[in-house]
Amino acid sequence: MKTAIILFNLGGPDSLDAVKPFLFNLFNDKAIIGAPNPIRWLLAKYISAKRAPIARGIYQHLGGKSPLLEQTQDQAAALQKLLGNDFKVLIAMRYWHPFADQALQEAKAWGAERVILLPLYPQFSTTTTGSSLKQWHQLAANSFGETRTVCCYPVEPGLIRAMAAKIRVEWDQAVGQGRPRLLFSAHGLPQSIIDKGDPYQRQVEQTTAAVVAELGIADLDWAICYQSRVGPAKWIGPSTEDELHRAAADKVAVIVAPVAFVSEHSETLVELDIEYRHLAEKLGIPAYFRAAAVSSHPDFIKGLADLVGDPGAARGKACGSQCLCKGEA
Ligand SMILES: C=CC1=C(C)c2cc3[nH]c(cc4nc(cc5[nH]c(cc1n2)c(C)c5CCC(=O)O)C(CCC(=O)O)=C4C)c(C)c3C=C
Ligand SMILES: [Fe+2]
Ligand SMILES: [Fe+2]
Repeated sequence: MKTAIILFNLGGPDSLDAVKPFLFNLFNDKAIIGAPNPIRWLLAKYISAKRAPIARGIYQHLGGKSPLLEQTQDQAAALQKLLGNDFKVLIAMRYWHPFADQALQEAKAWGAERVILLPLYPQFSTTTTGSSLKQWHQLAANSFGETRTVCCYPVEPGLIRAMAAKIRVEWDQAVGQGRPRLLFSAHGLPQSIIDKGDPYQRQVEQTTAAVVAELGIADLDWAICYQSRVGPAKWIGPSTEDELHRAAADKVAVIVAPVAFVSEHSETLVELDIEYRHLAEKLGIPAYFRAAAVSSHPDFIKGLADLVGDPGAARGKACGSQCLCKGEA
């Protein structure tokens, strides 16, 4: 059966001019700001204009654009190679090109009889996977004979092996620095979204526990923390900054490992590699290491291919009532 795989991701600006409209798309998403229109539209206009200069500064560090699309294209190509010609792997970004409607047209033009919706977010959140799935269902309606959904895969074995492998590279360097602390840093979320039942935080904890078990390091000192807070509302914690302050007080070296990102982009290359590294130096942390994202690690790509074969295989214990998989597969 001809099967299109739709890889969902956030998208990122492809030029400095694209930063403001990208931010507008993000803040105009009901999954991010729940207010009804026209209030949401007005808020999105206001916040995107206010945030744009800060965000432009971030993307300037990356040569004026996000590397997220190239990274996602590499992952798509690696998955395509593994799956073969009965499959067509397509990318649907939520807030910048290529958008979901493009992937939908390409899937139809190719003659897909079945689609498998595969987010590049291991943990389900209403703000990421939920938003992309909702948009897909609105656009695609009944366009295909069969649609299957991978809602989440927080404990997928290939993902876990790949994360552990990336961490081990840094661990081997860091052990020369006493007893380093491993900080699993995930993108944060407003506390109000978690309070409404979003399973993201629970699933981040599941991923972390699985990686710690895979590492098998005796007496490992580790913690989970949350980065990338935007706006004045209360976000889940502890923040990555808080954890850096604690590490400074304890005089331990740190390895910061992304646990919710599967590719490199502004949140890793700028926030983790520049901003938090700088803070760590300022605070006098003995040494700062950063584990790479899994990107196209063969174990991760093999894990994605396994999910295509069995979409429900690595679902978190608690994908829960807010998840849109509706108990499929
Ligand atoms: C209120 C705002 C935001 C929520 C909630 C949020 C959730 C969320 N985001 C990701 C992954 C990524 N976010 C990225 C960038 C980014 N995110 C927000 C805001 C929220 N995200 C903004 C404003 C931005 C733009 C950059 C900035 O201004 O700081 C990215 C990187 C994109 C890129 O560089 O190409 C990713 C990836 C997750 C996983 C998540 C909730 C679980
Ligand atoms: Fe974000
Ligand atoms: Fe689910």
